[in-house]
Amino acid sequence: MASAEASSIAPTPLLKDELDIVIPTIRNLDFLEMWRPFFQPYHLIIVQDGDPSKVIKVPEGFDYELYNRNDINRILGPKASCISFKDSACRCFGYMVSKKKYIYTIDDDCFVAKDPSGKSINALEQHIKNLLCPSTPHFFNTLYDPYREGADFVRGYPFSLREGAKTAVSHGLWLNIPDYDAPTQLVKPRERNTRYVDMVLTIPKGTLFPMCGMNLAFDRELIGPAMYFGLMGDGQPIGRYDDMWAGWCVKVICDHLGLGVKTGLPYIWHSKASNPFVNLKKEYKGIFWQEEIIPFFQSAVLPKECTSVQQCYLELSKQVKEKLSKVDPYFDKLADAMVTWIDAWDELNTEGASAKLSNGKA
Ligand SMILES: O=c1ccn([C@@H]2O[C@H](COP(=O)(O)OP(=O)(O)O[C@H]3O[C@@H](CO)[C@H](O)[C@H]3O)[C@@H](O)[C@H]2O)c(=O)[nH]1
Ligand SMILES: [Mn+2]
Repeated sequence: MASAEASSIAPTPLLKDELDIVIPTIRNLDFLEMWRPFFQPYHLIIVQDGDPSKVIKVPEGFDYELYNRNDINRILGPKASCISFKDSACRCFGYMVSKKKYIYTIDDDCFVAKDPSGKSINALEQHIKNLLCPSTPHFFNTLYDPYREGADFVRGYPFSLREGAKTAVSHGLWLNIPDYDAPTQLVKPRERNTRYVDMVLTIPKGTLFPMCGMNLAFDRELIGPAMYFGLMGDGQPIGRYDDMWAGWCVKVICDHLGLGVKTGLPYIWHSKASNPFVNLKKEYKGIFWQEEIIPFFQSAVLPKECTSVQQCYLELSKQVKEKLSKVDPYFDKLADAMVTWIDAWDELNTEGASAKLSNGKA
């Protein structure tokens, strides 16, 4: 009896009480129906962007907290100035208010994809596996992920490095609508990503990458304070560089602290192509600024005295102010916002800070 009973008890989902799912939305949350089998056991943090008087309906049966702009302003006061408005960058407020060790963030136009065998992909489960398993940023393994079933370290891989590094970030990909910039979208409006590559790769130390916030998970305790998605959207000269900015800061800090960043599986199905002309307007300045931003991050050096993410991040903000303000006064403002972000993060994440977090929970 016991064995039959035991087999009928569903296994507890991995990290059920240690992971929050953060969703930025200016639309609706109907997409959650498709994710219900995978997401329902987890707590959701919904960051409602745009008009706070609009009522966002959360499908029945989900455990959630919801924050709109009024909540953000009430909770952060003047520090709310660092949280973008009318841009998906607002999602980082969800990272700040979470109390969990792990975060998964997904856009509301991303759906469950199928692998080549036709099986639905539990993207969350794959991200958790990626995060719980070490990375190999210090020496490239030519059989890719050595910790994966059926693979290992190849000959010549130093045994002293086989323990790997802690994984801070798991960057997932997208079938159907790829995360192209506006110029690429304009010249290839019908291009769809149909390629499912069965791989998880650690991004080598010293290499930057374009981090997309659409299907992203990270260890909040290892790297959370660096996951600031910048000043974007309303009132800002740039948009759609929120996740990119965060990814460049995160990678420099992960390299400095010896943490790993992985990209590859899992895939989600990205359904909506945002308007390329609107995107071009948002991205326009970023497309030429990044030719100066990338060399800045490639040459950024953090002092060995910087041993915490906050210290690294504040040092980076100082260097942004010193070296990028000449590109545009925006970076002076962004550097200040980076400091405000850390102040707000530390204020909300010290003992007894949760009192301020009464929210729109159902
Ligand atoms: O003003 C806004 C616009 C959107 N959102 C929410 O953010 C995500 C992404 O929105 P959308 O799918 O319209 O945009 P994409 O171009 O596909 O997004 C990708 O580009 C990056 C732009 O920064 C973004 O990180 C990628 O995901 C949805 O959930 C919208 O509801 C918003 O909150 N406010
Ligand atoms: Mn989208």
